[in-house]
Amino acid sequence: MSVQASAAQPPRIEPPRIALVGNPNCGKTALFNALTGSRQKVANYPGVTVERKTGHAVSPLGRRVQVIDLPGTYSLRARSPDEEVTRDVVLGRFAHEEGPDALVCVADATNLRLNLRLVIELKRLGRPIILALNMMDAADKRGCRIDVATLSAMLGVPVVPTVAIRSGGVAGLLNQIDRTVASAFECAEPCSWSEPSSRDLRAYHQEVESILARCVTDAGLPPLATQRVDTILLHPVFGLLFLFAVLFLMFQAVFAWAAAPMELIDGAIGGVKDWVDTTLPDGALRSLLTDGIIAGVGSVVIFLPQILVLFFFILVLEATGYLARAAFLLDRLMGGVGLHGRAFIPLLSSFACAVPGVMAARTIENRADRLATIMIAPLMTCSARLPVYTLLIAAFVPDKPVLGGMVGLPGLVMFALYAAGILSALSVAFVLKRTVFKGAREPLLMELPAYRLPNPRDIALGLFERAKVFLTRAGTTIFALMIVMWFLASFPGAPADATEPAIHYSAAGMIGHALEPLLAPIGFPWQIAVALVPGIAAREVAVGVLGTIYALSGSGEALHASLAGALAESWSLPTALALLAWYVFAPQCLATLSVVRRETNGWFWPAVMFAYMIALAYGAAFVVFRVASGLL
Ligand SMILES: Nc1nc2c(ncn2[C@@H]2O[C@H](COP(=O)(O)OP(=O)(O)OP(=O)(O)O)[C@@H](O)[C@H]2O)c(=O)[nH]1
Ligand SMILES: [Mg+2]
Repeated sequence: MSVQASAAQPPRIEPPRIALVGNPNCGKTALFNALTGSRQKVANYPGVTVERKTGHAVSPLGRRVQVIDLPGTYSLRARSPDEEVTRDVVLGRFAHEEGPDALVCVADATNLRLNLRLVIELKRLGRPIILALNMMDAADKRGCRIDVATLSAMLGVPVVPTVAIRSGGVAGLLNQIDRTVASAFECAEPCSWSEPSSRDLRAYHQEVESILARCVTDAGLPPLATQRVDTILLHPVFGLLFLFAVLFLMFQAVFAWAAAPMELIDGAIGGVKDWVDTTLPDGALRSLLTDGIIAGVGSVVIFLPQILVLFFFILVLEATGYLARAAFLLDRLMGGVGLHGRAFIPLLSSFACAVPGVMAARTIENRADRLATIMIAPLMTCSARLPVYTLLIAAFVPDKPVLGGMVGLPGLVMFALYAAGILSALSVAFVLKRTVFKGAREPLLMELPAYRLPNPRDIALGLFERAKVFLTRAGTTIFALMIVMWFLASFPGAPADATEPAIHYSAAGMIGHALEPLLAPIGFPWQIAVALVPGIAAREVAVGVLGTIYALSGSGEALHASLAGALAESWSLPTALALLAWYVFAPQCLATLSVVRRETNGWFWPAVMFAYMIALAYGAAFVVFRVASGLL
């Protein structure tokens, strides 16, 4: 290109773009957050980031730079959908997007061998590269010495040590970004890339070995403490016992730790309700506020402490590095039903919510294995089912100690409900892998992360984000649905010669009565029928609707304790058990269906999912209702 031609080009307005590329779990997202002030999810296992995320950083010279965070990969020879995202962004093949102007290769300084191989592969692209040697704190602690100047000279790229999790730990990288982007625009042609041959790979390997020999003393064995802990935690017997103990403790804590704050919230909501009751005159507005909004939204908000306790456990497990080990421990079990070992993390994420769980399945290479994982992810008990479970347990399960006083009966029932979800997921996988998704099972290959102490700030931020999501949902979707439900449940009003509560004659009552024959075989009264329909939008809405319905039916205060009381009075035990069985399989929410549509590129699989889950829910509720009615 001649000098004149380039001078004639209009100056580029948009900021330079740099992409963070590196092996899984080397700290790319932690760096991204440090550079851009974002709060993307950071956790100590491979495959946390499965999408491309962007943010902006401002360099020390005041230059605005767009930063792109990417899923981890070992090579551009992408094998799984998350790796394809990285390949496409780096090569400028991502829809409507040019390739980045420069690459920041992020490498875990304690584990350079695999990381450097990717750097050498990326160098072939001809794009400006900076190598960020991240986790330098951990490398120092392990006594691993890296000669940064020689490394930079041998690779022919600038190398900067970073500690993404320490304040000021990315200052050197920002300075280098300034220097690199100043010259980066000159080579913005599309990259040419072809898959490295096995000969290329051998050459890369040799190059890495000679670099390591010259630049690194102690290429880094896993630290001794990690090895010692792993002899117990990865033990086929003790390891499994430990895993079950952790899960058991988690369910017990969801009840025990959350009890006091739940009472506080209950009291506060009751106080607001009393205030409205005494301040406003009796009438439609007061009913809308107390029976519709306060009873409806309040009966959902009260579960915030339980959700936070559950997330506390998940966040701590994710941060320590234990999750990847649990995946290894359960690999045999998962293999037994034909599931890929990599399905463990998506399934575990689904305990929080099926949406990130379904997305995490992107790390599975094989399409059949990925689809099988996606199809069973919503069977894992997501946190939106907690309110339903807890409400019914509070209403029907006495709080008495069992197993010699070690645990409470409610905690045990909760554990059993979660176990039922897991067992049904495994059974469905077993059937799917022998019918629709046949195929050989691939072995689980996953690097085990080093154990790390959870960073209290990360855990606090994670909980804060969770609380925000939960309360926003309560304040928007659930709030709006409750207003609609209140209108449906209040109008038309009761006729003059009414013998039943007014709600019986309302639109909601009519809908409920219309659906009643369909649900009578499984023991559901019309009130449940009314709650199940909006419950598809978001499962916990069903609890809110029951709150409103029973408040309008005039059976008391309708806050948590009294809603449970109202249910205990109006429903038989077989009905309650059938509803619990229904919710183990409950048709998944709209958010899950739409993410499955996106991940599978069509409506076919979400339709199959909806149909099979509703059939299972109906079947399970039917069996439970009949058996319980016969026995009790
Ligand atoms: N000690 C130490 N830990 C770090 C550093 N950077 C990141 N970590 C930790 O390393 C783990 C992985 O960090 P992430 O940022 O999620 O890694 P990632 O490369 O984005 O991982 P994927 O998205 O799974 O590819 C987390 O537990 C971080 O807290 C660092 O500089 N020092
Ligand atoms: Mg990440």
